[in-house]
Amino acid sequence: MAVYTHLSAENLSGLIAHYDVGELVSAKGIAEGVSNSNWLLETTGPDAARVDSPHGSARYILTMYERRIKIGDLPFFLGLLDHLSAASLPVPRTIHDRSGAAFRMVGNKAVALIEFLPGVSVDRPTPAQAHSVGKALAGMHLASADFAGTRENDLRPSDWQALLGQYTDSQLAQIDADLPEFIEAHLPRLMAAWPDDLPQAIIHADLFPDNVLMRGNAVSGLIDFYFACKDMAAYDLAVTHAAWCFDRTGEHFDAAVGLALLEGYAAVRPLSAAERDALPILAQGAAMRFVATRAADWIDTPGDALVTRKDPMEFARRLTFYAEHGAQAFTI
Ligand SMILES: Nc1ncnc2c1ncn2[C@@H]1O[C@H](COP(=O)(O)OP(=O)(O)OP(=O)(O)O)[C@@H](O)[C@H]1O
Ligand SMILES: N[C@@H](CCO)C(=O)O
Repeated sequence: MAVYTHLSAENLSGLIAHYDVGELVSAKGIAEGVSNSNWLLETTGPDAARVDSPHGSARYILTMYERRIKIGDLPFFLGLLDHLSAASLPVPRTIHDRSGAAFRMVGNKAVALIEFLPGVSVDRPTPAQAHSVGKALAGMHLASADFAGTRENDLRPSDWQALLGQYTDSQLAQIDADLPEFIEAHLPRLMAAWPDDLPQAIIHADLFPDNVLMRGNAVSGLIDFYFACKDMAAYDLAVTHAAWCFDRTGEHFDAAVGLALLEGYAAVRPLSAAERDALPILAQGAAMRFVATRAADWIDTPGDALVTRKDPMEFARRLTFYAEHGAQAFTI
């Protein structure tokens, strides 16, 4: 589920009237995603958009920012979409209202209208798809070099520690009996080994398959930039590797998908020796980041809530894999 706020047809038409996108034809709530409310809107469209549309209408995504996102960060997130789409990356551009604003307030919540991109998210990526994703990620890192905005990563190792530190061992053990010991065994070690001198870029930081739209083997959309921040480019590659190269449970690593992702990335942005050497640690850290946020969401979300909780242990297994086999997994 991901429509937390009801907007009537009148509310939506009134909102759309502030943009040069024609009149509202239809609006559908989008079920995917958990952070924000999203609608797929069809409008009669400005003339330019109508030409491209098979239906004679134009399509947009309307997002209402619900809980996690700070309004102060929106100029960064939305400015980044415009910067990357202007650099010809497959990133939705934002539609500005007639006053030139990239977002508007509806009551006390911010909303933004962004371009709809075609494509579907894949569940089981092939090597060819992973290769395209690697290239797109590297292209994003290069294109962000001249983006004026910046945002600190608020999910660095000390933040994982602070997040997990809010919970008692017995709360964590209710997720999985081994989780407290697992965190104790790995988190201090990762914090001590965490590099701080690798090349930085604006990173996506959450490029899971559900945040990539594909048409066949080609990437048609990179979406959901709401964790984007300035941090190590190789860390973003490690996050993407952890997200793309395993089955959902984290039990099975797909070496061919992993290799294709790395080769695709390096074809566009070659990795330095220091970055390559750091990848096993960065990937363990990436896995720990998702253990931490998933564990916090798990404890804070009632078991009978409509949102399906994501299992932290799927990423604990990935971390174990990287600790044991990271060197081989990142050899290309
Ligand atoms: N620009 C776009 N073009 C086409 N579809 C989109 C676009 N943006 C979002 N979507 C659709 O809306 C869904 C939810 O979007 P998104 O992942 O940004 O939501 P969210 O609530 O922020 O997600 P999450 O919970 O993963 O943070 C996506 O899975 C996709 O189906
Ligand atoms: N992609 C994340 C959710 C957003 O941080 C996960 O699967 O845990």
